[in-house]
Amino acid sequence: MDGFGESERAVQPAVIEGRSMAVLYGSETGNAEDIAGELAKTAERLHFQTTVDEMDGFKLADLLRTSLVVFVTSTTGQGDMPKNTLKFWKNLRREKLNNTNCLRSLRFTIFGLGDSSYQKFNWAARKLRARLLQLGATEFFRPGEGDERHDNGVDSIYLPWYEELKKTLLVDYPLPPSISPIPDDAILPPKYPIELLSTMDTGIAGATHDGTVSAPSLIDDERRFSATRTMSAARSHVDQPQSAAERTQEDWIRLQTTFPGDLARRDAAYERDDPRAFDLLDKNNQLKDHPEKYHFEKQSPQILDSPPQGLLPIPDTYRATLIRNDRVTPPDHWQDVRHLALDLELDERAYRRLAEFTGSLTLVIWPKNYPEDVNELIRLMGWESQADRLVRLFAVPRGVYIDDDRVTTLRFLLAHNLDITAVPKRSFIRELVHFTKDPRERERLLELVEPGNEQEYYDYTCRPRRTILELLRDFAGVRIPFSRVLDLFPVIRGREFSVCNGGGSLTEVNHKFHFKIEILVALVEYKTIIRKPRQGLCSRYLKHLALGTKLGVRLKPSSANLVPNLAAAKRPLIAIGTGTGVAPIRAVIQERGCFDGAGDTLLFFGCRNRDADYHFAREWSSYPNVKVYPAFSRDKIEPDPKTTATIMPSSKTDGTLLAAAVETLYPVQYDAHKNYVQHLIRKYAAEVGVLLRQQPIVMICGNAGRMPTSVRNALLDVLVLTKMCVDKEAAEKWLGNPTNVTLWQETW
Ligand SMILES: Cc1cc2nc3c(=O)[nH]c(=O)nc-3n(C[C@H](O)[C@H](O)[C@H](O)COP(=O)(O)O)c2cc1C
Repeated sequence: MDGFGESERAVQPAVIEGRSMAVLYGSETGNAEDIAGELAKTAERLHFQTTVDEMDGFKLADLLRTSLVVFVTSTTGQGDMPKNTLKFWKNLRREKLNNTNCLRSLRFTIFGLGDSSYQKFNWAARKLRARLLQLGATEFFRPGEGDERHDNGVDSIYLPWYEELKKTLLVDYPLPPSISPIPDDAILPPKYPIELLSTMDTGIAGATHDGTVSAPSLIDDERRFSATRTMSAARSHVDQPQSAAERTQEDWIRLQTTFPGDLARRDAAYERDDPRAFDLLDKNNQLKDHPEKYHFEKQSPQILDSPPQGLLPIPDTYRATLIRNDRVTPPDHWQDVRHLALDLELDERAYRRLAEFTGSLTLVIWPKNYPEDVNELIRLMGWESQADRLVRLFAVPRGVYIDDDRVTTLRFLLAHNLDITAVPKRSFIRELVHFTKDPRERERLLELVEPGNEQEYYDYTCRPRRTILELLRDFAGVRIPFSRVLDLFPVIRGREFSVCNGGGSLTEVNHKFHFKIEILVALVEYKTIIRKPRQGLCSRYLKHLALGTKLGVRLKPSSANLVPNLAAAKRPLIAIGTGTGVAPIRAVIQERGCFDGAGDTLLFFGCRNRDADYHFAREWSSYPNVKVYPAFSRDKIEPDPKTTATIMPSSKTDGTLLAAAVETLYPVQYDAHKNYVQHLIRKYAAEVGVLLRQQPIVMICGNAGRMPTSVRNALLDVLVLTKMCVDKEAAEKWLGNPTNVTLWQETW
C-alpha cells in the first residue's frame, strides 16, 4: 500500500459488544472539531467502537444506541449554538419531548469552548447540557468549560479535563482482562483511506502539474450548482434563525438550570431499549410543515455564465465574481487592509431570502493552497510518483469537497482541500511520531505533546505561527504515507468575514438577481520570532486575487438580525468598533439608513492613526443621525469633533459635570496618555447615557483581547455616572437584561 509499511503495523481496536462511543461536535472554526477528533482517537485506543461527527450528522435516536456520548461544542454569535448543530438542536427542543424522560438511557458528558469576554460564556454547552438533563439523560463525567481568555487558551481547562476523562473511562468502563488499551506508540487504522487506482488511469482530466485543475465542463458545473442549491434550500428552513427575542427568552428560561461542577451519578438501571423513547426521537417533524418548499427538482436550474476554474462542489454556495480588491491603508502602514467587493449571482429564492438579512451577513470564502507549497510538500514526503495518479476515496471527511465519484488526485486534494499551512495542532504532531524512523525526531515530537509541556508546544507552534509545512521541513525524517493524508491534515475551512455593506445592494434587472457584497479584511501578516514573514492562508489568497476571479461563496445570515424592521431601526445604536471590526457596524448603519425615522447612532471607532486606518473616514458624515467619536491611539489627542449630526445634544452642564466625575473616578489611568474607545465612552458619558435610556442596540466589534471587557466596564461606569444604576453590580444586572438593551458582540 505504501513504502513505509505502516498499514501492517496498524492495530485494529477490538470489537466488544455494547462498548461504543459517539463524539459529537458543534464547531464554527474547527477548534471543537479538533478536540472531538482527539477524543475519538482516545476512545478507539480504549476499544470503544467510535463515531465522530458533527451533531447535525447524527440522528437523535442513535443517542440511545450508543453506550456513551461525548458532546464538544463551541458557542458562537451571542450565546448561540454553532451552525452545524442547529438541526440536531431543533429536534432536541421539540415540545413533544418535554416530560417524556426519553433520554433516560443516554450517558453523556460535555465539553464547551467559549470566550469569557462574551456575556453569554459557553451558553451553547450549557443550553445543550440543560436540555439533555431535562430529557432524563445522565452525566457519566463532569462537564468542562474551556475559555479562550486563559493563558494557554482552551487547553488550560481542556487538558486536565481530558486526562481525568481518560482515567474515568478506564475505571468505570473496564476492559475484559484479556484486552489492554492500544498504546500510544501503536498506530490505528486510517478512517479515510485512499486507494491508488490502476496505472492505466494515470492523470485526471484537466489536472496539471502545478496543482491546478482545468475548468470543469459547463454541464458539470451546472449539475453541481443545481445540486448545491437544492441542499441549500432544503436546509434553509431548518437553519432559519429564531428572532433574537425568541432566543433570549428561551435561553433565559433554560439557563435557570445551573451548571454544577459535581458529577451526576449514573443510573443503576441501564435501560437500553426503550421503544417509546426511540419512537419519540425518530419521528422527525422537520420539513413537514411546508412540503411545497422542498420540491426543487421541478425548478429548472438557472443558466449561468461559463464555469469558473477549480470551483469545488461546496453546498450552499453562490457564484461570485471579484469586482474590487483595493488596499485602503497607505503602503507604508504596517497593516495591509483590503476593501473587497464581490458580485453575487442569485436565484430568485435566494434573493428574496437574503433581502431580509442584508444588514447582518457573514461571507464565507474558501482559500486554496499555492502550487509552490503543494510541490514542496510532495517533494518532502516523497509522493512524486503518486501525486498525479488517480485515487479513490473510500470515505470523505467533513469539509472535503470532491465530486460524487470520489475519484481525484493527491495533488488536487492538497491544492484545494487540505490545509497544509495551518498551525499544527497537538493531535497532528502526535500522529507524526508514527511516521519517522529517526529516534531523536520521535523523542522531540513526543516532548512537544507530552502533558505538562504546553508551553513548549505553544512556543514552537502558535507563538511563531509555524506552519505544518515548516514543521515537516524541520523534521526531515518524517514520511507520511499518502494514504493517510485525509486522516492527518486538517481540511481547508471556509474563512468568515462580516459583510460591511447593507441596504440597497440587492438588484434585480430583467429577472437577473445580483447582490453586491463588500468586506473589509485586515490581511494576517506576521513578523514572528522565526524571521521569515508569514501570512495567513486566506490573506495570501485574497491579496493576489485578480479582478474577475470567480469564486464559490456562502452567505450566512447572522443570528442577530439587528435591523429586521422599522421598530428595530428606530431604536438608537451605540456602536463600538476597533479596526476592521467597524465592518458589521457599517452594514447595520447602511441598513438603518433604508428606514425613514431611524434612531440616533453613536459610533466609537478605535484605530491607530487618523491618516492610516480610520476606515470609511469620509463616509461617516454622509449618514444621517450618525455621530462618530474616533479614538486614535497613536495620534495626538484631538479636541472634540465639530459635528452637525442631529444627535441628542444633552444638557451641556450635564456633560461637563460627568466628565469631571469621570476624572475623579479614574484619577491616574483615565485619559492619562491613552486614547481608546473605552476612554471616549466615559468621556461622553452624558450622551451615551441618553441613548442607554432608550432601549438601544449596542454593538461591540473588533479585536478580542481586553477591548470587550474594557468597553463593558466603561458602559457600566456610564450607567452609574448617569445615575441609571446605583452601583456597578446593579449596572451589571441592568446590562444583562435583554429588555433594557440588545447587546451584540463580534470579537475575534
Ligand atoms: C463571532 C464569534 C462569536 C462568539 N460568541 C461567543 C459567545 O457568545 N460565548 C462564548 O462563550 N464564546 C463565544 N465565542 C468564542 C468561541 O466559542 C471560541 O472562539 C471557540 O474556541 C470557537 O471554537 P470553534 O472553532 O469550534 O467554533 C465567539 C467567537 C466568535 C468568533
